Order: sequence, then C-alpha cells, then structure tokens
Amino acid sequence: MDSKSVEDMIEGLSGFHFSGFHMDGSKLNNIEKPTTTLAIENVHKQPFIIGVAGGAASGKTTVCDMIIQQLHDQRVVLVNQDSFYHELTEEELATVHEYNFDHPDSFDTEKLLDSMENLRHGQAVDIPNYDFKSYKNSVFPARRVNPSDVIILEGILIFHDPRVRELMNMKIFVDTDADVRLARRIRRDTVEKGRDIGVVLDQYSKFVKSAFDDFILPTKKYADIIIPRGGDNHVAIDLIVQHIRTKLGQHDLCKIYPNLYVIQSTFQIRGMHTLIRDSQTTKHDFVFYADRLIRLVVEHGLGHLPFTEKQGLYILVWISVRGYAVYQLLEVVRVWRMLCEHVAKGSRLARFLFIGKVRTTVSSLFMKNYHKTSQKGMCCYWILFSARAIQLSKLFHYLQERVYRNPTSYFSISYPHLRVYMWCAKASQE
Ligand SMILES: Nc1ncnc2c1ncn2[C@@H]1O[C@H](COP(=O)(O)OP(=O)(O)O)[C@@H](O)[C@H]1O
Ligand SMILES: O=c1ccn([C@@H]2O[C@H](COP(=O)(O)O)[C@@H](O)[C@H]2O)c(=O)[nH]1
Repeated sequence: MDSKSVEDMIEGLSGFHFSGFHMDGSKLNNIEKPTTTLAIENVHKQPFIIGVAGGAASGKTTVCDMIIQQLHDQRVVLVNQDSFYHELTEEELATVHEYNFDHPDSFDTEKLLDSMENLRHGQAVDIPNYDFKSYKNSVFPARRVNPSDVIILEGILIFHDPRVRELMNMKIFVDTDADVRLARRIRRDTVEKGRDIGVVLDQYSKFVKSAFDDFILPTKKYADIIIPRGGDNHVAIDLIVQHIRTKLGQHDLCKIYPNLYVIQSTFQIRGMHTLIRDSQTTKHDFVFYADRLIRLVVEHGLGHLPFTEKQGLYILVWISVRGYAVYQLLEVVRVWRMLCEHVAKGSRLARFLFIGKVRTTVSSLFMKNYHKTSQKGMCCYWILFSARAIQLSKLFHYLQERVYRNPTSYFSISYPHLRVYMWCAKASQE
C-alpha cells in the first residue's frame, strides 16, 4: 500500500488534467448566469420535525427528554400538544368531569398548525402554557419558542390530523402496556395534579380507555418507529438519535436545494461502505465493492434525472480522502470515469475537474483547475476534493451561479466519506 497520503497527493495534483484541455478564466467569466438564482443566504433552513405519539402516560415526554439530552449539541425544542387544549368555557368548567380531554376536538389544531408554520419559517412563537388544575391556558405566561434545527411535537393525538402529520420528517409511537399506563397515570394525576383517585379512575373508564382505542391506537400505523417500553428502551432511543444526527449531517444541502435526493441508507450500502473504508480490505475486495457502490449510485441517480438529449448530465463526486490509499482513490476515479462513460451513452467524458486544496477560494480553484473538452449535448463534471459540507454548499452555489445554466434537477447520495451529486442542466454551447 502506498505510504504517501492521498491528501498530500491530491494537493500535489492541483491543476492535474485527466482529460480535456484548459479553459481560461476569461471564458469562464463569460458563461451565462442561470435564470433562477438560489442564494444560499436567502434560503431559510427547514427544521427537522419529529412527532412523538402514544397513549397518555406511555412515556412520550420521557422519550423526548432522552432524545433532547442526547442531541445536546443541537438546537432542539419540544412542543407539547397539551399546550393547545381549548380553554374550557364556564359551562364546561361546571361539569368538567364530563369533558373528554382525549377527543381530537379538545385541541386547537389550527393554532398548533399556525405556530408550526411560523417556526418552520424561522419566526419565534409564543406557545400557551396549559394549566391542568384550572383547565385554562391564560394562567401562566406563554412560553417563547425560537426556531430550531429540530422540533419535537409530542402528544396523544399528534398523528391524528393529516396536516400535522405531513409536517413531520419522522414519526415515533411510544407503545406501552395499558396497565402500565394506567398505573403511571394514577400516580401522576394524584401526586402531581392533586386529583382524587376516584376521579382519575372514572375519567379513565369513561373517556381515556375508549379514546385510546378509537383515536390514538389507529394512528400507530403512521409511525416510522414504534418504541416498546418507552424510556426503558435505550437501544431504540440511541438508534433514533443516530438517525437524526445522520439527517442533520445531510441537512445543509437538502435544505438549500429542495430537489436534492439522498439515497436511503441500507444495511447493504453501509456494509459495502464499511468494507471499502477498512484498511484490512484487500485490493481485490476494494475494487469489487467500490464498483458495486458506484454502480448503485449511478443507477439510482439516473432514475431521478429528467434527462433529455439537450441537457448535460453533471456529476459531482466528493470523497473525503483521509485514510484512503492512493490506489484506492485512483480505483474510485477509474470506476467513476468508466461508469460515467458507460451511462452517458455514446459520449466521452467531456469535462473533468480535479480539485485538491480546500483552503483555496472556490473561484480561484475554478480558474486554475477548470478543464474541458467539447461534447455535443453531454458533459460531466468530476470534482474530487476534500471539503466540509459548508464548503461544498458554497461550491455548489458557485456552480449554480457561474457554470451551470438552468439546473433542473439534481440528485445526491451520501455516505460518511463519499458524496455524489448529479444533476441535469442545459448543455453548454461550447
Ligand atoms: N420507563 C419509566 N419507568 C418508570 N416511570 C416512568 C417511565 N417513563 C415514564 N415514567 C413516569 O410515568 C409518568 C408519565 O410519563 P411521561 O413521560 O410524562 O408520559 P407521557 O408524556 O406519555 O404522558 C411520569 O410520571 C414519568 O415519571
Ligand atoms: O385538563 C386536562 C387535560 C388533559 N388531561 C389528560 O391528559 C392526558 C394527555 O396528557 P399526556 O401528558 O399525554 O399524558 C389525556 O389523557 C387527558 O385525559 C387531563 O386529565 N386534564
């Protein structure tokens, strides 16, 4: 295995030509600007919204707290459906024991949707503080909630309204046995809410039990994840947090570009990726798995592209090269080039760009490293560099602004160390 680090090698390769001829900076500046501009600064980041439903006292709040604790390095807010209980009228208050707090109509869902809409658009909201003793939401001051990276929406009927469900990126149902829920409810309502045990049991048999069967349990089918035993299920919570972290890691470009697809991470993909990242993997196996992975990406990506003959197919490959041996990198490059030529039927690899230095500004990278060959209707960009997501998004923005015209669609696959972006745009005139 070559002892020279790939990063060193790539740095040394600034200006390296794989194919094509040099395009000078003046020509680059003449390239028409896209008709639509996606200014990164103006695009508001969409929060990752998680819904947590389940029966009363199933452990929803406990699960949310555990997720929030593990995501301590992210901006996370919890919004409880309880906060959106309708305030009781005098008449309802007079017969409060006849009031069904477990029916969907007991919540002000319009207000909840309003608040969520504001949060999604980056505006702070005041969430009411419902008082379980007075049944009013005006006793305590409202809670100011600021826009965040992650919003957790928690409540017994949070999956009931399809408009609320549609807001969610991830839906969790906390599944706890009915007897455990009842035992916890009795303790909580008598100790914390100061209620009489007889009243608690009456309410349970009159409303809570049937509402669970009629309204809450039927929403379990909407859940992406069902957590048995609530907060006791540390494995489930760890997996959820891991998934959220992965999503947040990918979120930057996905938030900026709504038509960016991230391929589903499967055991097979993760397994192959682990193998190609393992220094013990033989050269033969590396070649085999790298080839399989790359084919998978290209096949998947092509399915998303509204490709026509008049459009160019652009492929941007990002590989974090740290830890790769030179032959591994070159193998990846070889397979990509081969596949690119294969999928871009009848066309040679028309454009190939190799970028090594991270610190160089994007524009100067382009001046120095832009190479091209003419190719009617079809062109591919290859960009290999080591950069963090933010640098990548800047580069992406630059490409949108300066190089590619009218990008119509692009696609992304992302593993921890390999990211591939593909998109179609009008073919260049040159
Ligand atoms: N795994 C658990 N073991 C023991 N008690 C729990 C557990 N999870 C929750 N509780 C208790 O049960 C009650 C209800 O839990 P909570 O998380 O508030 O449920 P929910 O939000 O679904 O109503 C609380 O008093 C809480 O302390
Ligand atoms: O004034 C009220 C409002 C609600 N309830 C009960 O609360 C639970 C829902 O809260 P969780 O925190 O999800 O357990 C629901 O079963 C209502 O019956 C109440 O008793 N009084």
